[in-house]
Amino acid sequence: MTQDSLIIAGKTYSSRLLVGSGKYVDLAQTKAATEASGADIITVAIRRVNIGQDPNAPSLLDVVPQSRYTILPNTAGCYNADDAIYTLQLGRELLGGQNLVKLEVLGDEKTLFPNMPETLKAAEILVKDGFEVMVYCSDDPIQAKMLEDMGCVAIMPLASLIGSGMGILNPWNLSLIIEQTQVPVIVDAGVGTASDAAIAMELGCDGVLMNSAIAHARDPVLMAQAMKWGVQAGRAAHLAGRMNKKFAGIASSPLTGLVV
Ligand SMILES: CC(=O)[C@@H](O)[C@H](O)COP(=O)(O)O
Repeated sequence: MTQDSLIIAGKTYSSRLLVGSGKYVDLAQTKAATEASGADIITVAIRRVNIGQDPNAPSLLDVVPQSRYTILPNTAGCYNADDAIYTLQLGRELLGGQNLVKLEVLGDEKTLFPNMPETLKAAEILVKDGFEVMVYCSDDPIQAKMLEDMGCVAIMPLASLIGSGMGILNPWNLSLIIEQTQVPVIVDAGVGTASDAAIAMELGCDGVLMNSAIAHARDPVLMAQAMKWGVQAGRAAHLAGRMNKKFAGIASSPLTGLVV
């Protein structure tokens, strides 16, 4: 395959798999799984993970260094625009002025579904403040378009509920979003196993972001590797173009030049 990189806000990444940094048993496992995933972008919940907020505690950056990875601060645990904006301002400060962030404003603790009115409100303010906003959103194409028009640098519809591992519940909506969107579309949340990641990429997503499927696998390091391959296989299949489906049996061997 020729060079096929993911470009977000003008920066090129070789991996189309983005991973979370939560839910691992310890930092050693975080490091091993992150390395096995081959991901370049690692997202960090600023409210939950230490990247310098507590200078006396171990930092994620000790095992996932900024010299190797793009650390993507996210607003996990925020339920309104004000909290999300404040959290990302803190993230920008902790990461030396980095503007690339992941916005997620959640609706409730039961579903962790995006609160779209608050997401739209926060995105508008953050973009005006110079942030490059990758935005977790519902798979509603109308609201996804609003976020793109506002200037978000990546649209990140959920495949299914965060942490559910249910896979892609509505490929049709994802396809509508992919078709209309000029910035990268990255499925975020709900991926359960490598075939889910491959399907997202076959649909034409530009990338996949996940956490639980890797961290909660029996062997997180092996699953991280499987996810890397799933994303690569799905991307290659998307670029190759699948054959048309036919409701008929069609022989694989040639029909001409028969011996008998
Ligand atoms: C890590 C992150 O940013 C979240 O949006 C979320 O945790 C990803 O979802 P899964 O845990 O379902 O992969």
